[in-house]
Amino acid sequence: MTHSNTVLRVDGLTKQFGDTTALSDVSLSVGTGEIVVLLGLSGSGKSTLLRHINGLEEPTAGAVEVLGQAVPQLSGRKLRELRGRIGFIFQQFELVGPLSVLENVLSGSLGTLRGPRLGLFSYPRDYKRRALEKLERVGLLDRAYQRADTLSGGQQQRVAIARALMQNPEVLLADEPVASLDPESSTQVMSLIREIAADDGLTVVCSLHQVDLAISWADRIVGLRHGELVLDMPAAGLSKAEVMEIYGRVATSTAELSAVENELRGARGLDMAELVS
Ligand SMILES: Nc1ncnc2c1ncn2[C@@H]1O[C@H](COP(=O)(O)OP(=O)(O)OP(=O)(O)O)[C@@H](O)[C@H]1O
Repeated sequence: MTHSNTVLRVDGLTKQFGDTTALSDVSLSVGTGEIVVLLGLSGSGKSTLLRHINGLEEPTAGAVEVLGQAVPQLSGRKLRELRGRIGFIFQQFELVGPLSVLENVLSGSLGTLRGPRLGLFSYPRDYKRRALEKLERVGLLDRAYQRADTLSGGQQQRVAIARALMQNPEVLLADEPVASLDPESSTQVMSLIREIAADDGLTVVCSLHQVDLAISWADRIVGLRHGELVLDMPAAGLSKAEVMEIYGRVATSTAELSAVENELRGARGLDMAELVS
């Protein structure tokens, strides 16, 4: 699918790590403001795809274009500038635990400031004001001066979101942002990302492995399996059974089938045998 307002385009992307094919001929185009979930079992290539989008990996073959720029061709200042327009949220939050929440948020602006910063006093006043605004936006203004590692997992992820927002990103990438959180915090964090994306017109590409969450949250679901794109559909109207049917059809190993089966168990009580027969 190509959009007139394409923000990112991946064409024939292949990534080989030694003998492992992490991505195989993946093509994808995402338009402004789209909320896309990369869905796939562990090892399907989700992180590798996200890492190509902000230039952390070099393709073995194929093209990656983000905000009109060919990412693999960029280096130095031009790559840093592009990364400044792309926020990244990680599964493990990646905060500096002993530092205050506010300093962690401020560190999101380091790309636009010269020289290292040590302590709150080293940041310009307007940066601090903006960081406090971002914290208010994620509902954690009252935690600004607390050590980051004293917060709950869900709160830490909200701090990481505020830190990403300091860049005023146009694209937000999130790699399994709720994989370490309990269901209630997961819902809060995912709702917050959607709300912010809608307010700011952000384009979001987020990897998840939970099918239910992906369907209820995304505009569009892109399914990866063993590095291959096996599904690319609007999330509206898509049922878990349909998604799992696609995975079931392509699942080859017993381990993979049982991972698919585990996903299904509990949610709708579906029987895997029904899906793959
Ligand atoms: N730096 C690397 N060196 C070697 N192999 C790698 C490297 N990065 C990823 N891989 C391999 O590429 C494949 C895809 O990994 P990737 O991390 O992209 O999957 P994923 O879908 O994000 O999985 P998970 O949800 O477990 O993080 C896996 O087989 C993985 O072991």
